[in-house]
Amino acid sequence: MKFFDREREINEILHILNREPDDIYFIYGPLNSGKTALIKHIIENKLSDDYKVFYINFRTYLISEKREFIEAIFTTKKDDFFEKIKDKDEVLNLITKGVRILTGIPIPEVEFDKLFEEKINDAFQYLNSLLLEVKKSGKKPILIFDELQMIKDVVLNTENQRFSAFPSLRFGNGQKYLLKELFQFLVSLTKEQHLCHVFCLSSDSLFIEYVYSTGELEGRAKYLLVDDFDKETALKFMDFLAVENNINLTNEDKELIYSYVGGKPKDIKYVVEESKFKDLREILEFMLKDAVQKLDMFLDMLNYSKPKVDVGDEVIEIKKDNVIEALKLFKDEYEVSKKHIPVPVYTYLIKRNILFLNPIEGILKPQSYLVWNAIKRLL
Ligand SMILES: Nc1ncnc2c1ncn2[C@@H]1O[C@H](COP(=O)(O)OP(=O)(O)OP(=O)(O)O)[C@@H](O)[C@H]1O
Repeated sequence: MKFFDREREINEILHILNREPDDIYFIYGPLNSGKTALIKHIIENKLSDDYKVFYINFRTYLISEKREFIEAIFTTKKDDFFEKIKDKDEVLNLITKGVRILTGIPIPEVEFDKLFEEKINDAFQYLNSLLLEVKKSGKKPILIFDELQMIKDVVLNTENQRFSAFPSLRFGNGQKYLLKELFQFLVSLTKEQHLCHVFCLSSDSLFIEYVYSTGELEGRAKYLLVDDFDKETALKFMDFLAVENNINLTNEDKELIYSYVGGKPKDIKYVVEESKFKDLREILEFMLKDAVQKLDMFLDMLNYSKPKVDVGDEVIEIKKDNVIEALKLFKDEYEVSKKHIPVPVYTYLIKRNILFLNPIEGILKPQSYLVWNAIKRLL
């Protein structure tokens, strides 16, 4: 995949990497806006060998307990195969020499097995000492967690037990959330030891809202939005893809594409690539019909199901009328202040991937232009 633009975001992240680590950075944005593509582009193409990157993507794992978290973090892969590591020398070799990007934290096999019995802090302690070794070797470590929200419900000392306490992540009966322990560790890596750059990526805006409003990260975390492209950039992206795919797009074509899918990179790419073989208007109408059908089905289901949402300490039932009332606000506006929609209703619409919340601005918008167009057609 050839990467397009994002100059401002790239410069900002490179600027952060040039400074001493001090904050945890949360990279957030709507679904498929290009967060992973951006961070991968930077670590693969924009960094010198002075950096050592540990990139961990939780998306590929189903994490419901500590054991799975440890597996996700400490499993290193080479050419897509799981790698077995013999001893400490091999680990040292990997982290001080070897490739710039590791997709996991290397650990000798025997020590890996021990981690399952030990406390989670021992795993963090191991990671800490490994990062110190990286720094000692003259390299700057970077830790990246992609789709971090995947661990939000994991409870530490009561294995196999899951709670739907999110977004409040309440403590009770001596339970400890893995996420809280991880945050403490990440604060120590950044604010306290200035040892390692930390980036956490997520498209779950309720998760980002939780992180943003939780006291323990106050003054210790910063937020970078990777949004869908604005109109001018989206049109340029279409030109870029047209060249890549060796096709011709007129200004009218580009305007038409934008009117259906807006600035969502994934959708634009799909449309341009498909237009090599199919009629442009047909592709776009098909995509919109699909979005309309999904929204229609979702609304129909509300006649039968009685969805409930956890808000603070209360469980609230969501009513179809309130959902429709909320969605109708988007008929004339792409963005609406979250103040205009009751918290349980917008929470539910975000969970169902219909709305996206920018918690820093307090703004709600449809997850995509397609969803927006579907709202306008249906309601
Ligand atoms: N700057 C870009 N240049 C070229 N293609 C891009 C760019 N940004 C995104 N894309 C395309 O859009 C697709 C979706 O991007 P990506 O998976 O990075 O989104 P994301 O925001 O990480 O998604 P998720 O919401 O699932 O976390 C990519 O696979 C790529 O094809």
